[in-house]
Amino acid sequence: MGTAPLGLLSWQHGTLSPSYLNYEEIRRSTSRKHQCTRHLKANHVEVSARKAHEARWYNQSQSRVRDKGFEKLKDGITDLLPINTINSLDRWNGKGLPELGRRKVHYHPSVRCAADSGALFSSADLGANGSYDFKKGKERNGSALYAEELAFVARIFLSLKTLKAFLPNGSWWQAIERQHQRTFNITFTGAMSRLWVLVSPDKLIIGFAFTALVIAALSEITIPHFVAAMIFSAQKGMTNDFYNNARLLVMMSCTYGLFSGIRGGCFGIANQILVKRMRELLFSTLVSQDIVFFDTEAVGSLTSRLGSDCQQVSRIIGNDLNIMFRNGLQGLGAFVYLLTLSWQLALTTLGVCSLMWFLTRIYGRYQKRTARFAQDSIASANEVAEEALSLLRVVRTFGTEKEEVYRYSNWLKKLMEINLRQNIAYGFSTLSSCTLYHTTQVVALIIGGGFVMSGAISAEKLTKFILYSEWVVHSTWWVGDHWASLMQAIGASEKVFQLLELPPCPQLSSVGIVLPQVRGRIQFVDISFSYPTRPQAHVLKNVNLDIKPGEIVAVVGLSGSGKSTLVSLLLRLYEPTNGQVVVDGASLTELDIKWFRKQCGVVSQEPRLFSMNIASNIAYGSDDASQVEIEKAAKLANAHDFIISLPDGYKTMVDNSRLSGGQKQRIAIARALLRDPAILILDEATSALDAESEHLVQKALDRAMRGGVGENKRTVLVIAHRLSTIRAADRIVVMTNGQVAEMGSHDELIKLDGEYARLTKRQLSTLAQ
Ligand SMILES: Nc1ncnc2c1ncn2[C@@H]1O[C@H](COP(=O)(O)OP(=O)(O)OP(=O)(O)O)[C@@H](O)[C@H]1O
Repeated sequence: MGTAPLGLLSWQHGTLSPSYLNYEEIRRSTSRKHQCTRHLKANHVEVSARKAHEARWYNQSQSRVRDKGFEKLKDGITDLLPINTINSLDRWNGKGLPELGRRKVHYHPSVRCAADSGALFSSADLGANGSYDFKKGKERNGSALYAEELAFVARIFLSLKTLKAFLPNGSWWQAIERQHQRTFNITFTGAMSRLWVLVSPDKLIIGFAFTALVIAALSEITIPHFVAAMIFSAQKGMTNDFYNNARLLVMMSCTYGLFSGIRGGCFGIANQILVKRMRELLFSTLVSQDIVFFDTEAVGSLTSRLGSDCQQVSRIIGNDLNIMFRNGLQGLGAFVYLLTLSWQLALTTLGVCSLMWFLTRIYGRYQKRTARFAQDSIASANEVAEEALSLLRVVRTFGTEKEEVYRYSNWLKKLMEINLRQNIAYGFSTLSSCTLYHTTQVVALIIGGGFVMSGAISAEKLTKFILYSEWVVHSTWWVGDHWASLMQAIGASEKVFQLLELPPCPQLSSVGIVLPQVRGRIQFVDISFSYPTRPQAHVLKNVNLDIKPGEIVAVVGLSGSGKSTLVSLLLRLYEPTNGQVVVDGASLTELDIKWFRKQCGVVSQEPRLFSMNIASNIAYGSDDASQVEIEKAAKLANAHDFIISLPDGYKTMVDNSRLSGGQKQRIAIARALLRDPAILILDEATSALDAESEHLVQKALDRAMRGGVGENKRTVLVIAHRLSTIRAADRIVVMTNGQVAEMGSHDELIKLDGEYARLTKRQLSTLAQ
C-alpha cells in the first residue's frame, strides 16, 4: 500500500455549508486539481477486512459523498473513512487498522485541524506505516502540497465557522439557552402592571418623583441654549443679552440641581418600599404554599429569590425607569428644538437615533433572556452554599470541603459563562452606540458646515444644533442602555413574578368547622397514599386504624414502613390518595385545619429550634402563654433545671445548634405540653442519647403521655422505637411496607410470635450486646 496524500474530501456538520468546500470548487481553485484527482483515484485502497464499526463509518461516508454531490469521486474512492472527530483517530492509535498494522498513528497538526472540522479521509491517507508526514509526502509526491492547501482552507473555514457562531443568533450566544428551560415568560407591560400594583399604595411619592423629574429634565435641557447664547452674545458684544442669558443659566442650573435631588430622593424611597413590599409578599406567598411545594423547591434557591432576585427588581423603578423617563423627555425636547433649527439636520439625527434604538432592542431582548438563567445559576449556587454551610459538621467530619467548593464553583462557572456573554453583548452594544454617537456629530458637522458656508444657517445655529443633536443621541443612548438594563431586570425577576402568582395552599383559605370539644378519637379509614413527588411508590396501602379517645397507641415497624407518613396525614400536611382521616366523627377535610392543629401537640424526631430565646421557643405557637405557664411546661418536660443553669436562664438565646440533642428534645416536649393538647403526637428520636439524657427524655415523655384525667385524658399516637415507650402503650400497631401487619397489646403480640416478636427480640439482643 503506497503512501497517499491527505484526501480531504468533504465537510459535515451544518454550521459550515458543505458547498463551501465542495470538492469541485477546491479543485477549480488549485492548479494541481487533475493531478490530485488522479492521485486519489489511483491510490485508494480497498479495505477488505473492516471491523463492524469501520464498515459503518464506511457506509456513512459513502452516503455523505452521495449527499454532497461528489458523484464523480464516489466511484473512484471506496475506502473513505469519516474522521469527524479526532477521537476516532485516537481510538485507532496503537490498535491499528488491519491494513495499517499495530503501529502508532501520528497526525500532522493540519490533519487534526481538518479532522476536527469534520473532514473525510481515505484510510490510505494515513499511510502504509500508519503515519503521515507532509514534508516527506511533498518530496515524494507533489500532491502533498495540495493537501497542505486543503488543510489551509480547512483552517480558514474553521475560523469562519467559529466566527459564524459569534454572529447574532449564532450558536455561541444560544449555548446558554439550550441548557435552561423557560416555562414562564413575562412581557414589559406584564412586569409594569405587576410593579404598579406593588407601588400604587405610594402614589404620592411616585407623583413627587415624576414631577421633580419633569422639572429637572426641562431645566437641564435649556442649559446648552443659554451657554451658546452667552458665547455668541459675548462675541457680538451684546452685554445686556449676555447678562440676561447668564441670569437664566444660573436659574436653570439651580432649578435643575434642586429638582434632581428631590427626584433622586423620592425614587430611592419608592425603590426601598417596592423591595420591602415585594419581599414581604413573596415570603408570605412561600410560607402559605403546600408542603408538596417544599418537596420540590430547595430552600437555598428560594432564599436567593427573596434576596438577589428582588434586589434586581428594585433597579427597575429606582434606576432604569427614572433615567429612561428623564432622558426620553430631554431627548424629545431637544429633538423638537432641533426641528426649529433645521429640519433637514434634525431628520439626519433621527435616522441615527432610530438605528441606535433598533440595535438596543435586539440587545435588550438578549439581556432579558439571559438574565433569568443568570438568576437561576445564582439560586443554584446559593442552594449548594446553604446546604454545605448548614451541614458543615457533616462536611468537616467527612472531609469533603474540596468537593463542596467544587460543587459551588461549578455553578459559579455556569454563571460566569452567562455573564461573559452578557458582557460581550454589552461591549457590542456600547461599540455600536459609540460609533453612531460620533457619526451623528460628524454628519451634522459636514452637512451643517455646508449650510453655514452656503449661508442657509448661522454659525450660532449650527453650534446649538451640534450641542442639541449630541443631546438627542446621548439621550437615545441612555434610554437604550437603561432599556436593556430594565429588560435584564425583568428577565431576572421572572421567577419572582412566577412565584408570586402561586395561589396559597387551599386549606389555609378554606373555612372549616370547629368542634365544641375534642375527645380525641382518630380513625384512619382505608388510607392509601403516595407522595406527589413519587406517585409510583405506594407508601401506605389500605390502612385502617381506630384510636379511641384517651388511648395511647404506639406505632412500630421497620424504617421506611410509613409510620411518619401516617402522622403527616393526621396533621393534613398531605392529602391521602384514597380514604380519609376522621377525628371525632368529622372528616379532617371538613375541619378548620388551623384550629385542629392547635389541638395537637407534636414532638418530631429531630426537633428544630428557632433563633430566639428559650422562653420564646417554648411559647412558639402559643402567643398568650405566660412565664409561669412556660416554666410549668418546662418542668413537666424535665427541662427547667438545665434551663435555669444557663447564664441567661429562659432568656438564653439558642438556635438549632447551640443545645444538645436531649436538651432540644425536652424543649420540644415543653413546647407541645404548653398547649395542653387533646391529641399528642410523638415521633420518638432514633438517635442515641446518653443514658442520663435518655432517662430524662423518657420521664418527660411518660409524663406527657399520661397527661389529662378522666374525660379529658389525652389521646397519644407515638412512633416508638424504645421498648419502654412501646410497653407503656395501650395498643401497639406494627407496620410493614405501608400496611398494618399486626395490632394488639405487648403480650398479645409476643404470643403471636410474628413481626413484633421478631422486632422485640432483635432490640433485646442489640441491648444485650
Ligand atoms: N417527602 C417525601 N417525598 C417522597 N417520599 C417520601 C417523603 N417522605 C418519606 N418518603 C418515603 O416514604 C416512605 C415512608 O417514609 P416514612 O418517613 O413514613 O417512614 P418511617 O416508617 O417513618 O421511617 P423511619 O422510622 O425511618 O422514620 C419511605 O420510603 C420514604 O422514602
